[in-house]
This record gives sequence, C-alpha cells and structure tokens, in this order.
Amino acid sequence: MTVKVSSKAVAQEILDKYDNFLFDCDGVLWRESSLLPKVAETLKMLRKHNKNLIFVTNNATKSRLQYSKKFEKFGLTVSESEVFGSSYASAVYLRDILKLPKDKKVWVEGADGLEIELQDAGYQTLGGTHLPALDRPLNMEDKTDPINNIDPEVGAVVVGLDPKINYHRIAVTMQYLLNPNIYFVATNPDSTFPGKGALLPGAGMVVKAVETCVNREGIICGKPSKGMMDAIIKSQNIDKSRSIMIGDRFDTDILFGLNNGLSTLLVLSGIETPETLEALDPKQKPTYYANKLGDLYEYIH
Ligand SMILES: O=C(O)[C@H](O)[C@H](O)COP(=O)(O)O
Ligand SMILES: [Mg+2]
Repeated sequence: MTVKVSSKAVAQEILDKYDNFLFDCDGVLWRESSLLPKVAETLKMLRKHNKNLIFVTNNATKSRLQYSKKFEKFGLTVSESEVFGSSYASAVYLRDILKLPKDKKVWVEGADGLEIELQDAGYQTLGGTHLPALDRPLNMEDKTDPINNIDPEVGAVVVGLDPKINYHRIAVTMQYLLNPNIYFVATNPDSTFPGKGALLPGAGMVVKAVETCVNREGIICGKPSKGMMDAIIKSQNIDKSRSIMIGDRFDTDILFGLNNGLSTLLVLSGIETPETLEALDPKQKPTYYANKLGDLYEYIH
C-alpha cells in the first residue's frame, strides 16, 4: 500500500528511517531551468540532519561537473562526486565492464555532457558536437561526407539524448553499428521528459531510432539498470535498507529503486499523475508518494 506524504508524521517517519536519499533530477528537483517549490529548503533540511544526498539522473546532456554548476546556479552546493548521470554510468560501463581498450575511439550520438564523461574516462570521441558537417542535411553527392569516411578505430557507439538529432547524424551512427563488433551503448530509455511546461521527446526516442535502423538493442546504462547502482555503490558505501530513491517516473526511477532493494518515493511533479499511480500494478507501486519533493519540508516545518 503506497503511503501519501500528507502529514508531519509521515514526513518525520521518512526523515528518521533513511540515511541515504537518492534523487532523480528532471521532474523532481526542477523542470529544466526552474527549481520546483521548496526543493532548496528540503535539501538544506536533509543536509542539516546529516543525510547522504546522491543525485541520480538519466539526463545524459550534462557531465557531473556541469550538473554541479547547475546546482550552484540555484544556490545549492552539490559536489561532482554526489552526482551520477547516465553519461557517467555509460563511460564507467565502457571502461570497467566492457573494458574497451583506450586506443579505441567512441562515436557519440548525443550532447556535450556525454562527450565530456567519455573523454574523462580516457576515450577519444568522434561525432557528437564536434562535427559541424552533421548539422547540415545529408548530401548524396558529397564524397567527403562522414558516411564515406568511417573511422576504423571506432570500437563503440554511445547514444543519448541529442537535442540536435537529425537524419544525417542517425545515418552516420548507423554505419558504425551495422558492424556487430562495435559495442552499442545507450545512456537511458526515457521516452519523454518534462520541459517547457510540456512533455518533450526523451533519450529513448534517439535510442529507438538507431535501434530500428540497425536492428540491434543498445545496452542501457542509466536507470533502471543495475550498472547505475553498481557505480553508486562502488563510490558510496550505502546501506540499501536505509536508502530511499525519489523519482517522477515509474519505469526508470521507481523500478530502479525496486530492482535494487531501496524504498521509493514517487513525486507527482514530473511525468506520473494520480491516474497513472492508481492504474499501476500493485507490485510496482512505490513505498510513498507526494505531490512534490518540497512536501517533505513543508509538513515538517
Ligand atoms: O530524456 C531523457 O534523457 C530523460 O528523460 C531525462 O533527461 C530524465 O532525466 P531524470 O528525470 O532522470 O533526471
Ligand atoms: Mg525525472
């Protein structure tokens, strides 16, 4: 039975029961560049109670450092080591699990945050934001096109949310992934994300576009994958029984918590609604739910 955060008693219970608070970002802390109500107060309250805060986002457009700077703009002090993005999880997966040799290059279909994390992990990246030719429509006559100049040293392709997605980019990405010996890594499966007061296409749209034309599935590294939790546990020795995952989407955040033995708190300030919560399979339901994260603060103060 999912308990609603609608009283001081429930809010205090959460404060007392958990030491580690794992936060999704889009739809929980903010909607794009606007912080959601009482988020800053809630995070400050948790820090005052010596809670361990970990920020776990599937948004692969920023690196951990870029997220740390985004928090700073909101007046919040969050260190790079407290942030786990799907761009970082993908770079760690390539380096530590697939053990891609460092002399292999990585073709990026994604944004600069993904390139930065891959470069920080020791890889040379191609494509991404560094090939202006990809911003131009595919010219069938142009023999200098990247499609006709595939780099034989590419050993992996990583696909994530790319606000500059176009036919040309997908066409070049496809050439690499038609080779079964090249790894196909996908940052996250999210179909949508909340932005501009609406729902916008998520990374899942880019991943599915590539999967469709190469008839292969990418290895998902973000939530709800186990790899993301492994990266967090490796870096922060957390007791799962004293940990809670706070998110706005069932099939990534809440599933990530359920799959890894954490308690879960769904907030209705992002993707999910009271209707989708009502309709959810009881076995998939979160431990708690709230209208917004700031309710934790408001019910206690
Ligand atoms: O589309 C995406 O890439 C994700 O939906 C989006 O960025 C989600 O980020 P999160 O809610 O995990 O912070
Ligand atoms: Mg979210």
